[in-house]
Amino acid sequence: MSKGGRAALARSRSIDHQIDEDREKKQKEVQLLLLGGAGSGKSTFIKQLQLHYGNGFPESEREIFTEQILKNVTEGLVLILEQMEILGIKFEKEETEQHGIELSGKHPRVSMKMILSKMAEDEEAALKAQQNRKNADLSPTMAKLKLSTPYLRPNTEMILQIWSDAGVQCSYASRHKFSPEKLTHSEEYFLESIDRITKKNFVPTVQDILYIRQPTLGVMENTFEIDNLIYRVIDVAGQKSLRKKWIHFFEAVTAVMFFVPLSGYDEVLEEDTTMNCLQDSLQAFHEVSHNHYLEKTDMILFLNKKDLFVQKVKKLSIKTCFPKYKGENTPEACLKYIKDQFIQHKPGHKQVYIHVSCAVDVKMMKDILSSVIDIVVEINLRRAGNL
Ligand SMILES: Nc1nc2c(ncn2[C@@H]2O[C@H](COP(=O)(O)OP(=O)(O)OP(=O)(O)O)[C@@H](O)[C@H]2O)c(=O)[nH]1
Ligand SMILES: [Mg+2]
Repeated sequence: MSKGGRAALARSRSIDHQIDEDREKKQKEVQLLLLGGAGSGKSTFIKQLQLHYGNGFPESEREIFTEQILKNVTEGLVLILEQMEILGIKFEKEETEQHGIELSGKHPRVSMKMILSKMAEDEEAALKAQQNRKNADLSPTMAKLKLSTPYLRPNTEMILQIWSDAGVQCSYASRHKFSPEKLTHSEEYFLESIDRITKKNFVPTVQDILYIRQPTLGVMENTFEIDNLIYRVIDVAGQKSLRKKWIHFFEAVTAVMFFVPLSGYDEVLEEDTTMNCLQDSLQAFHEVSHNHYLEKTDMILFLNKKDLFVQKVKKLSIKTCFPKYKGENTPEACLKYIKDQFIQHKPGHKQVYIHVSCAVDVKMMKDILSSVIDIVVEINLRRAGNL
């Protein structure tokens, strides 16, 4: 063989070697991107991964969640106090009114609008500092963005006294009349567990941890190793104004997991009260599934919050969201219709796997996660084969 021929052969072997290495690397690592509107269940899904495939939530490490739980309780209580005034409900005891004023003064409800405007300021400053960096460097910067409001532990004695006031209980019983803001299901869960939560030696249960509501504001990346495969799972913020950041993660993604809050069919977005939650999900799903960067990326769709959806459908038709719906008012019929709506919004060629889920249900999620992992492994093998 001539000298030139040998060099060409060596070059070709080196390219083959590089391809093998790339394929091997790709086969060993997958990147999952969690998308969906605010409160649709993305971060709760990560907690389930942590529970079933991470180190779980050992009791010794659960205390850090107490702060978030007390925050959810206080936020719920302050809303009840605010609405009490609007609904003209009187306190049973005069001293409770004073406690209420103190609690609301020390722990005002921070609206999403305020959080977002503070974030926009922080982000502008961070981006300015990063002006000369490449796009790829943006994600760690965003992950570091944090609100700098210090946490103040609420007085649990005071919380208990307020909660036990007959007037406050009357306001809580009238919570379906609250407007414009409503108590979240999680706030109700924690308020009803208030005696347990305010005990000195309280340790959050796994169920408590799953019920915590803490909006994601930046980008969180979690890594899990399952059956020798590394899963990099990226959890982003679902608020409308923060969705423009989603695209930064589209390129390297193995599969997109898209979360939909089924029970949002009669709700509006917190950040845009003219927009129905489920319609917004459909629109966002349409945009993501048609995005050209994701043309060849499979999607796993989670029609989540099934528990709340089933309860709601019994009382309220999905016609609030889909005026053309003529089917029966049963969870099964309504679910089928909603599923079809999503299928109609995806490009014909795209593979979309669908799961109807309840992200706070440990047992259900164990089975769902296991089948999701099977799907991801299959997608990964297919993609690696196409390198
Ligand atoms: N009942 C019920 N609650 C759920 C379910 N999934 C999530 N939640 C609760 O809904 C709230 C919001 O869930 P998150 O996982 O924080 O939502 P997210 O998609 O991460 O929201 P952002 O970070 O704002 O984008 C939390 O309090 C969860 O406990 C579900 O299937 N059923
Ligand atoms: Mg989140």
